[in-house]
Amino acid sequence: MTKILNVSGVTKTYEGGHEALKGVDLEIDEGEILALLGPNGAGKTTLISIICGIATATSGTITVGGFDHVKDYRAARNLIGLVPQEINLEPFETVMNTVRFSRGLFGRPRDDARIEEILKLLSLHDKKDNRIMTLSGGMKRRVLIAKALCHDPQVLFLDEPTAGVDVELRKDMWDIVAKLKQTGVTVILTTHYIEEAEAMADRIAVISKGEILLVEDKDALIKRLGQKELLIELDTPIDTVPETLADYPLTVSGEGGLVYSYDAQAGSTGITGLLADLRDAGLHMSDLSTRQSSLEDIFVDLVREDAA
Ligand SMILES: Nc1ncnc2c1ncn2[C@@H]1O[C@H](COP(=O)(O)OP(=O)(O)OP(=O)(O)O)[C@@H](O)[C@H]1O
Repeated sequence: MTKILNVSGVTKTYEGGHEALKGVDLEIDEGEILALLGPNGAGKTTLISIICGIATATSGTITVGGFDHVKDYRAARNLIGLVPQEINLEPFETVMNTVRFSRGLFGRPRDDARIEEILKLLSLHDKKDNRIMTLSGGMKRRVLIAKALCHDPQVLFLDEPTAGVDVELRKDMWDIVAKLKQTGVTVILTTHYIEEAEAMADRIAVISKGEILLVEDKDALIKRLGQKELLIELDTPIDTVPETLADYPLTVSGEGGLVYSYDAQAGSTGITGLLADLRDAGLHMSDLSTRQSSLEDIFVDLVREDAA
């Protein structure tokens, strides 16, 4: 698949010495949706700002659609749309004028028909003559997206698209991103909502303290999500797994019970056989419970390990 964006060895040290990015490598396929997931201060906004030419990298290279983002700045920047975190709109201006102005800033000729198409895609068309100040928070966010799309970029960056918005608006945003994908736009969104990454992304990149810890296909992560543990408490605690149960993926828990790991999505979990073999081994259960590792657990573990 064609790579629309290549980030290679990008570092950023702010004045004062803070190393916000420590050698980031990232390749983005054309048409995919990548969620850049990371805790506060991980470097998400810094990375996006550098790719979009708002901040400069200390070292490293970036190409957008094959254009170097420094040497061929204009060509690279033309391929990018950025939806910032903050709502920075002129309250007295109409929706149409706001978007028209942004298109002009990219040196694109006036094309109201194209803008109207974008407004329709974002369910904003009936508001085109409304002043910004009359719009709800969710509509203002959509205007920001319209502004970012008005020069027909191939890559759209959404920086924390749903920070501080309610659940309904968040779902709205997810629908919009799905629609954008259908139009062939590559979307890179930053978020610290794990469920958001889960809902929207094809791939998930986890960033912490300026380093990419993982870039993985979402479905592969969901498979990991399928890993479950069965916790078996025993009447009489044990120290080691009995020989007769050695073929099962079992460990002894801190309380002297057993922990059985299995794939919840597999056709057969093996639990029925295990329970029969436990009885044959003379072990008596006092309680059973299950635990599922979530994407959140994976994320928290990754970030914790990184902090260690
Ligand atoms: N202009 C600046 N000067 C010095 N340090 C900065 C500057 N901008 C950001 N930083 C620091 O760089 C680190 C990364 O910040 P960044 O805003 O990229 O993180 P983030 O992942 O986007 O976090 P958030 O989710 O809070 O927006 C933080 O420690 C931040 O304090």
